[in-house]
Amino acid sequence: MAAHISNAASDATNGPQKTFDISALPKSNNFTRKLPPDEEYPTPATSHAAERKLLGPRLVKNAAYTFVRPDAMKSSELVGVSKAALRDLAIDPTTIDSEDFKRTVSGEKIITLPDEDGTPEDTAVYPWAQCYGGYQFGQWAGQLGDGRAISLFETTNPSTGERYEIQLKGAGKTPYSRFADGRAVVRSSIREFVVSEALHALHIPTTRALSLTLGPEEKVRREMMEPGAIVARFAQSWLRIGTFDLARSRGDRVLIRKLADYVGEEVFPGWESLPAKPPSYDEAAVVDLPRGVPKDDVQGSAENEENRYTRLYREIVRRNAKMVAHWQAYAFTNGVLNTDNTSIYGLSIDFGPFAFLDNFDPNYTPNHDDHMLRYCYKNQPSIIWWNLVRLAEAFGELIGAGARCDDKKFVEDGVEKDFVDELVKRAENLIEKTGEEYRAVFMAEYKRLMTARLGLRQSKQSDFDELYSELLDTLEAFELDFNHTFRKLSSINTDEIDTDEKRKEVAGIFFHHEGLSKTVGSEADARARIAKWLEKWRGRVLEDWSDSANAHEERVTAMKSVNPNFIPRSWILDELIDRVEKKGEREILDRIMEMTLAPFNDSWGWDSAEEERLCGDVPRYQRAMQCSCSS
Ligand SMILES: Nc1ncnc2c1ncn2[C@@H]1O[C@H](COP(=O)(O)OP(=O)(O)OP(=O)(O)O)[C@@H](O)[C@H]1O
Repeated sequence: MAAHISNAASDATNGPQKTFDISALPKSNNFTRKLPPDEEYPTPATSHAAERKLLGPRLVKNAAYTFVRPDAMKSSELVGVSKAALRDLAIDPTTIDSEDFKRTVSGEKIITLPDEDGTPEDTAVYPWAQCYGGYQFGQWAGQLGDGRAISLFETTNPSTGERYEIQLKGAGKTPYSRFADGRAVVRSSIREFVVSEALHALHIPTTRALSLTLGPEEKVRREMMEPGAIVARFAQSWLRIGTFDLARSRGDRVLIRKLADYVGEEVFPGWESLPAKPPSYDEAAVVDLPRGVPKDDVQGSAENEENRYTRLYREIVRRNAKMVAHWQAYAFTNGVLNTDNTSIYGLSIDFGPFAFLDNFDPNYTPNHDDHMLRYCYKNQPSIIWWNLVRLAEAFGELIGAGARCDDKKFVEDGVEKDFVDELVKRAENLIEKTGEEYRAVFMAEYKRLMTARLGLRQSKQSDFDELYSELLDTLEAFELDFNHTFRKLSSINTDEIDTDEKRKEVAGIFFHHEGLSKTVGSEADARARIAKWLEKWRGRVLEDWSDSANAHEERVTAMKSVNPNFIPRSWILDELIDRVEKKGEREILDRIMEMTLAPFNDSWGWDSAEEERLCGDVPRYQRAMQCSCSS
């Protein structure tokens, strides 16, 4: 069957670019070449020969990865490809029905076998699984690692210069599988395929998904036997905070430094790309920091002395602050924010029991097993910071070393006794300051996004309480839908809400189709409160757009470009899974992906009744769903 390919456009790299067959993509192997391999099987050749033996659970020390090839499924069917992903990777869309493409994304074919074609080790591209650990629900969980994900190769899109690591999830066992099977089931794979591309289309930093391949003959044991699936996914980096946690838990300062150097030199575009020391920690001061500080420069003095590792840590922190600000502004909940699910590059990563909020409820978690609500919506910014403090513990010695970070003695022998107090004091001080920076970057980004979502052009100090907080409190109090509210607000004409009566009338558009729930108060109260809020909002819109001749049209266009019409909510994903997995439908996946990749459209030229249903009110008993993810 021909693979379905979405026709929707994405914002990424529009215009003509050179494209390739997947096997002809320009490839590199920086990760495996520059980081230490599993000492027991240090080359592709040794690992390939020993492949079966290395699969049992074991501890892998002083290493960032193990060479291991995917284990293909018994049979496979390519059912989905993201066109936005093809473009970003520079893969020729006309080649996706080729055996070459299908066999590569299903793990049947690996692109270079050094022991078969004689490629020298230093240029060999051979698949690998990463070694990492993690704090799970606040507890140290020890070594985890890619138990079912195998990276194939790195590729750089020649038009954008962006380098990605392509990886298969569900592609069989690795030395990190512990006692599990290395497989992924269809339902979790559909969810990851769709949401990765959804977040990207919403401009939320995320790992991506290229394709979805089903393995109908696979028998994967979960609560029941289920078929398997493989998602081909890609990211600028798959390194996680857990990668550093594991090295730190073993006191492996050599590996921590190698990993940090790799991130500074390879993951980010060089040490000079990192942010200079902020002049202060006000929101305005931290937003656009100069870059270009030479690698060995140290800024500040005494306990404020910032070396390149401090700048590196701050860059990781800043990226994560921006990412979580996007989650809060679009009401996305990850559901399992362990440190092995927190990205060094600041990407949304690991899609288990995630969800977009339906009604606004700050305590909502999509994770059925998270009884303490550790990872609920409102806790996400503080949990990401908690995770970043774990990273700070791994980075502490490098941060605290200040100008002495390259001293031979420090590098080779560790911290000398008479330097300990100074180092600790400096590290503690800089980490605390970075906490302030995290908060300021988060707030500035959140305000930027909310300002745009509300159709305003400038953020005013008073907007936070009067517009954002009051809106969120109102949505929570009357159990109203978060994302629908913004889309509906987009089209309101300020001329049509110029009296209290009219505002009360319009307020009804924010209610669910069945009206208000009996427990939340009277309809009159709800209309009065929303009307009051609309009055303030109208005032701010008029203020911000006063110099525009076509204020209404321009504002509607601006608001619709940031307030999605379509979001793959839990009920939609459940229906999609049922139709693809149980009913054997295929076209629906393509349709949903078209909507996913162009979420701000008014329509997609499909069946208008279906589009309306999928963009409309969430069916009453399918709101705020939860999963417990055996995936
Ligand atoms: N079926 C499985 N087989 C082998 N290892 C697994 C399996 N399921 C989970 N793991 C491993 O357990 C750990 C935690 O799992 P989690 O569900 O958070 O990650 P994941 O979804 O498998 O991976 P990723 O974070 O790469 O998306 C990871 O190390 C993961 O590789």
